[in-house]
Amino acid sequence: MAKGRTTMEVGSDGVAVITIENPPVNALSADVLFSLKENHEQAMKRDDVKAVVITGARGKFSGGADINSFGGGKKEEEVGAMSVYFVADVLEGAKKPSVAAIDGLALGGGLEIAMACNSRISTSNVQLGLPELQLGIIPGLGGTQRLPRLVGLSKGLEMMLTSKPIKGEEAHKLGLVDAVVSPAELPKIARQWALDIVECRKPWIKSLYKTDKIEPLGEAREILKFARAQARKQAPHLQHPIVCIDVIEEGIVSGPRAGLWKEAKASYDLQFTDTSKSLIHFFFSQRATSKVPGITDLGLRPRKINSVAILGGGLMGSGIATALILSNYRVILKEVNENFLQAGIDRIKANLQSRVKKGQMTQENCQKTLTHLTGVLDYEHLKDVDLVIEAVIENVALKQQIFADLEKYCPPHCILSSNTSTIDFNLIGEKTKSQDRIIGAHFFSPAHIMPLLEIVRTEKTSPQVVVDLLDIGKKIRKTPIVVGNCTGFAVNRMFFPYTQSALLLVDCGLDVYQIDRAISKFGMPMGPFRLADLVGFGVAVATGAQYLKSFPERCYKSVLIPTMLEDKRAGEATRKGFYVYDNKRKASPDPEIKKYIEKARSVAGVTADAKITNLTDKDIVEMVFFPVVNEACRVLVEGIAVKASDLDIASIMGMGFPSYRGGVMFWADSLGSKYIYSRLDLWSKTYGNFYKPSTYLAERAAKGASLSAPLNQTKSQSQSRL
Ligand SMILES: C[C@H](O)CC(=O)SCCNC(=O)CCNC(=O)[C@H](O)C(C)(C)COP(=O)(O)OP(=O)(O)OC[C@H]1O[C@@H](n2cnc3c(N)ncnc32)[C@H](O)[C@@H]1OP(=O)(O)O
Repeated sequence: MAKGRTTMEVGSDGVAVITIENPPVNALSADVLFSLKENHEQAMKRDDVKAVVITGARGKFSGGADINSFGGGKKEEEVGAMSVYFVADVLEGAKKPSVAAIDGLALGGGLEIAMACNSRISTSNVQLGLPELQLGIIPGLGGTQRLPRLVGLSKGLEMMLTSKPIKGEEAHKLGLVDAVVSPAELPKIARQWALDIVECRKPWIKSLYKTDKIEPLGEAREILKFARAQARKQAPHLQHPIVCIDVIEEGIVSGPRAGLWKEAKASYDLQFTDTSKSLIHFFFSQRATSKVPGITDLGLRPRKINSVAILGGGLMGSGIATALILSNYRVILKEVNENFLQAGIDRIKANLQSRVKKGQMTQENCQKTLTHLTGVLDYEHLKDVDLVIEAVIENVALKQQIFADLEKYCPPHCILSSNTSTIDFNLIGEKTKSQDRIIGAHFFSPAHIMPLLEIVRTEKTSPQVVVDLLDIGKKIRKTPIVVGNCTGFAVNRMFFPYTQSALLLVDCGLDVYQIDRAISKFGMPMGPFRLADLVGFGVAVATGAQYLKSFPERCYKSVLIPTMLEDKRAGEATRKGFYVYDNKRKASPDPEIKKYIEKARSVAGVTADAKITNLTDKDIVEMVFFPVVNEACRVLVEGIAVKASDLDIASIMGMGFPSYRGGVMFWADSLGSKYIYSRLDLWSKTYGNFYKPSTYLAERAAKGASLSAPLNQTKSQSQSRL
């Protein structure tokens, strides 16, 4: 069956309207492109057609090439045929003009087709962009050549390198679209525009050959040089941003046609890279998190949530409140006294002001957003709320009392959630009869910025409540993952061994800063010790204690952090942790930490292991991350995570694992379960149970099976490669 098509209707005015139809986002599958080519050919042949309008069905122009089809299909000799022979020669070079009528979105290949039309008319609330780089590839239908020629080199580079789309008005100012009109007027105005081109009342432009927006060669080279330096600094591990800049340069130096050919070849080759495969896995995994078997397949519709109460205006509560009011939810912030309440409201105001400062919102909008917030001191005000998110300190008795009170004061349909990162939900709800509406809403700090939301269900949480929370997560622009109830849920379960393995390596003789450097080089935003400083040692000790209580058999008990705490070194907040911090919070290594390390080693009774000081960066990465993989396997087999790709998302969005490695499980599978098992097994013999491979990992390794394959599918890796 064909995957998408285009339709063509010819009006009595002589305009052929070609509509892209491939729900949900009108992706440009091979079938769509073939059909577009055929219909365009027809339009060129027909005497009753004077001009063409290209548009998309159901208010969306096109979301770009069909990402499902990457990495296959095309033969090498066909590379460039679509871009050069169809898009440039046939569509842009046609004897009859074409106009793109753009509503909703024109992304990637969608915008590239639109840029090859002789004019573009869009609506205001449209997304226009070339986000290919976020998939590890570069534009492949002429985007690297046409975008800079329409909007200028600097802006074109910015749009491609950041993958960020722009809206109609900005696109109009930049020259990417020629007019911005209402959705209702779009078809009529686009038709008339096309006829005006025929009648020479509007210019007939081929954007590939525009030169007015491109700087003279010397200046252009300087801009490209700067862009290269920036790209190397921001993403030192990634090659494709540099390839994109090289391709743009080719067009400027040797002419746009040479640029098209270089682009076609590079975009074809990049599809097969590990980076692209990982980023595409990330793209689909992110969308798959909201598909939860046994929950989202029951036909339940999310209920409308009008008003949300947040209990506690501390760092987490105020961040959560900020995220909610930013998405226009009515929020009631409850605190225990006037001082705490005012402090909470001030934090929320500061969060919004920081957006104003960064130019992400206007002062007027900030004031309007604050009108969604009300501060209260007692439960009486919670009688109409649809959702409560408790974000008070981690104290079981206090939370039990709060939930009992909530049951009394809130309406019976109200969802009762907690932002706890460790406490068992069955315990929290023990004093209520409302277990079916109790759920975890675990945000990550800062809650208004971090993109992940862990939704924690117990065996008693009703599917409706999970569906409601998934919907809220999406509305506040978080990626929600649904997890089971246990100490640390998914993200913190994976974080514990990450920190612990780093501490074990230091106890055994490895340098703190060498570990941080190796882990940063691997692609984490910072190493485990810099992170411990940022989070604060108090939190590290408290969560470590929880982990020790729940999983004593596989805990590595280092006393390094408690030893430093005794000396009031508690991390960045005290300006001293593993690093020392200056007035601008710049971190520098501190030779003094040696004395704490020696003390911790003597308490632990370990002596530095000579072998360990010879570890390479690769060894360090493996010794830090394989225990994370091991724990992720346990989280999966215990049913805490629904599927392995959810753990990939949890690791990328909750831990900062590099997205271009696809997430912790995807990365592990790229190395193979056998290899990971053999390394852990070996280390467990020297360093103890902390490294002991889990049963799941051992089983998968014995079968040579991938770790991510669903639990009932354990075909061996060698078999599946056949
Ligand atoms: C040759 C060219 O240069 C190469 C290219 O064009 S590469 C592709 C460039 N385009 C992109 O990167 C756009 C990717 N898509 C997106 O950013 C977003 O999906 C969007 C802004 C289009 C829509 O967002 P939103 O409304 O939130 O819906 P979202 O849930 O993301 O997507 C809806 C569905 O469309 C699918 N989809 C979106 N874009 C797709 C694409 N380009 N190809 C295939 N499927 C796509 C999603 O996987 C999802 O499927 P599902 O319902 O089965 O999970």
